[in-house]
Amino acid sequence: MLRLQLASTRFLRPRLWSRDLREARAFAGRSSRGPREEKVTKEPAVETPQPAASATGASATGASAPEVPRPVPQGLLVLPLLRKPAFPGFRQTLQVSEPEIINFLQKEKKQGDYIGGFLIKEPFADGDASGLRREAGRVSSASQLEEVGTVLQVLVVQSFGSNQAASGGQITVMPMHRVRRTGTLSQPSPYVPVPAVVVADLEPIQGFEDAEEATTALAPLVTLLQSLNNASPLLKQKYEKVGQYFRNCMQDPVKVTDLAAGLSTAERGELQAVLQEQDIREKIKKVTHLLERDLNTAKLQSEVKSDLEERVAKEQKREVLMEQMRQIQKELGIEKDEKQTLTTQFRDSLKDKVVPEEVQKVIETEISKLNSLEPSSTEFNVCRTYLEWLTCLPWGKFTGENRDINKAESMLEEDHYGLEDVKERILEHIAVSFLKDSSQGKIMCLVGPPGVGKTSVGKSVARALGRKFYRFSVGGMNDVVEIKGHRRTYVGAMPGKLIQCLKSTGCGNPVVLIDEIDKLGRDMRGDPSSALLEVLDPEQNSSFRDHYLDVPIDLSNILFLCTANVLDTIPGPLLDRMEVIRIAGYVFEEKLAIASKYLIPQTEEGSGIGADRLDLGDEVLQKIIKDYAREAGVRNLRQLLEKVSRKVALDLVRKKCAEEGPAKINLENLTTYIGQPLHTSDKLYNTGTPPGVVMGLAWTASGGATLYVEARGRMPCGRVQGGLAALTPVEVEPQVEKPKQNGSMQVTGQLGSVMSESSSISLTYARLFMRELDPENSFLDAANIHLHVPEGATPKDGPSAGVTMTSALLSSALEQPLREDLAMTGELTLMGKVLKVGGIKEKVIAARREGVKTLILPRQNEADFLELKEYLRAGLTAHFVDHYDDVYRLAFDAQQVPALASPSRGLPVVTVEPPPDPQPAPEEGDAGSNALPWTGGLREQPSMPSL
Ligand SMILES: Nc1ncnc2c1ncn2[C@@H]1O[C@H](COP(=O)(O)OP(=O)(O)OP(=O)(O)O)[C@@H](O)[C@H]1O
Repeated sequence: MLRLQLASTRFLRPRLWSRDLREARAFAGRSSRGPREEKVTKEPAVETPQPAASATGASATGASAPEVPRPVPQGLLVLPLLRKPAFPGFRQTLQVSEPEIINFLQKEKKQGDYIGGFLIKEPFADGDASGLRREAGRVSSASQLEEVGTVLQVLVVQSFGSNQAASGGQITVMPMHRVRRTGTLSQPSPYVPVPAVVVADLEPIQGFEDAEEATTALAPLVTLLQSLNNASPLLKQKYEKVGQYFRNCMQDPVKVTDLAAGLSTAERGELQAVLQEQDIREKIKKVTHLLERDLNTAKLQSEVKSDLEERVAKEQKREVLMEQMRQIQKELGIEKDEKQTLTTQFRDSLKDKVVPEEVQKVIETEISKLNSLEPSSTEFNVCRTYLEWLTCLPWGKFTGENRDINKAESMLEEDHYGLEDVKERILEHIAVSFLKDSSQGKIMCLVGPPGVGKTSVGKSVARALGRKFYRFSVGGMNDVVEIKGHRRTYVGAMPGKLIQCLKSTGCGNPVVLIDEIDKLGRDMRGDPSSALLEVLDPEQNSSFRDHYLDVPIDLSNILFLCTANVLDTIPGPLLDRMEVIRIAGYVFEEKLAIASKYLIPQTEEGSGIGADRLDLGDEVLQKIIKDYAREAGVRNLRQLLEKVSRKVALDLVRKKCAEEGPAKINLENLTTYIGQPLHTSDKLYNTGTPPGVVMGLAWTASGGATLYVEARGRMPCGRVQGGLAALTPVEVEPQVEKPKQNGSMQVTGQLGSVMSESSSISLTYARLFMRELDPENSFLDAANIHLHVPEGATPKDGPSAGVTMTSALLSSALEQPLREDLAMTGELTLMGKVLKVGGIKEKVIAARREGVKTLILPRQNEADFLELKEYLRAGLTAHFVDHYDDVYRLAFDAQQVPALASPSRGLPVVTVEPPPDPQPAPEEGDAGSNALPWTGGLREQPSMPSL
């Protein structure tokens, strides 16, 4: 029969701790001290029944040996453990940061005395202990301790000395056997800083029936322990330390589980669960699980370690070999060292360049610095990158400029239709460069709605001038380093966009297009617009300093072009330095020409169907422009034509009939290519507007638009005036008393502050005007008026609806509609003066699209109107007014409204009749049918439904 080691060590249990605390303090040291003769011993295995409560708190392999009663400890001073429970056999040195605990234990406990070691329950009373070095801590009550702990035999209590009293000390203990907390005797106090608890031995763990079963159950655990021992050097060390205690007891299930749990790096909670588990099979299961996890981690760690070692070794080997190779090459005179090679490279790249003196000095300083640095150092690489940037720039290198004005003109014509202003400005530039024999850069800003060719014209300008082209967008850019670069001190520092541009174009005079300058961002990282100021200012940009390079760089030969949709958001100082060229958007005829001459050939080529394969009749193109692509630019039109080309390409490939003639697209099959049209008219009233409603004209970032201003009011007596109510008979209640001036006005339609102010001016002016016109009509003074500008969801702003709103209020008060097919725009002052407004071209295009015949415009805008091409003015009579008196006379039917007593207070009206021999005017204009009225923002064009 296998003889099993029985743990029969008997300890003298700490004596009862049952007095009150003050007594207990005095008593504790003596009473809980165990007699010297009762030290930990291991008795040889015997077959005779042994005492049940062994040192491990367990019986033998399973033979349920009869219990020998022994003194049960009832009161024990407890050291609260922070990190993990104490497993018997693992001698430990516990760091205690509380000096009072150490002092107390030093006084009260001698070598060989016993204390309890119980794990503190989470959460900790004094913060999270997981990150701290200390192992034993403080509790405010014994209930914060786990139920099951270990009796610890005190070996040494050591304080760190009086001068280090604040940092506590350490206590070396030997865990002996498990006990259960059965009650509380004392709470910690300043005199006794650790709690005293009543403890009882744990029930003996019932083991296995026979030794064979025990061996089988323990086999996996023992194997795991061995593997772990081999896999982790750290564990091996630990194992060697405790090996003596566990020697000869590898068949004792409780001891083996104690050994395994004590070695494990598992969580404190999991270890506590093992400590208090009383079922031996469960205990083995839990420990096995923990060890498996530890083994996996250990394997992973050793894999990572060996991988790292391998890589380091490889790298070192490579370094050594490289060094050897360099030395050999040097010896043989085959190659110079790296520094010399780099220096030669840098000097070579500067050979045919004209480097300014200041820059040359910096380059020389950096080269000598590079030569004094170790090639493997970080500083060497920083210096090398800096020199690479400095030497790769095109110092004094320029591309020859095209001075042939006719060639440039034909090139510009080739690329874009119309855009006369831009083309003329570029030709002027060429002429000046030719006469001055220099190519001084200029800054032009192309402003217009999306898709009018601002970006593409930039490319074309570069082509016409024979210069390189570089484009970058500053839309949303809010970091100044994008323009000026990072300072060299930062890791991964880079120069800004302008230096990158010079490097990539390889010349000092490219055409640089700064796109979306109106959408420049700004935040705490700086204001890029101020950096752009330096770049774009002709006075400063000849010595531009990038943060990274920190040497003066001449940008004055660059031709800067900027693009923007609106001018309002461009910072003033920046706008000041630019020459603004407006592109208003295209009219119907222009779009027709652009589509047939440019877009169709381009899309045919782009889709690979080949030239002249699209047969779009005139009427089809007209329909596409009128009903599908009515925005100011031609981007939508281009996309539609691309859609048609793609479908034709698909047909060609499907039918494999590349030899067939052009694909015919007519009005009947157009919808199969591009779906149903999206656009409808902005017109709300087909025949004339009702009283109180006036058509105004608006400018938007996407082109011009017409929109209505509506005014209705309710007299205190209940009578409604204005709108359709005026066209239908209204039951008027008998007026009791003439109301006085207590009317009010409500304004809706998402109007901005300027437009709201404009509506107040209009009301004040209309009231005064009405008192002069018809003192009996008290509607504007007394009624509760509501002024609305549809579409309500679209924000609107600006002063140019002043005359429109005044006319709507008067129309409502007089209950008379305005003349048919009339639209107006103009800012109104309190004195009735009509002031100049912007965007006349866009507004005229929008008015024509809605079939307006008569326009009332501010007198100061006459020149803008006369500048328009004849085909734009065709069919339109424009009246230019200086005072609202004239607006009134022109807008209302004189037969229906009271006449003004006095002559007009403004300058005489100028009427511009339609051109005498107008070209057949297209029915529809084309700009901004669904544009945002009076807003500075952009609204996306609705996308076409996919077919
Ligand atoms: N006058 C024109 N002649 C020929 N093609 C044109 C003309 N105007 C615009 N296009 C074409 O329209 C397309 C859109 O132009 P582009 O991208 O330059 O517009 P954009 O004004 O820069 O718009 P955004 O403000 O949205 O950047 C381009 O393919 C361009 O070739």
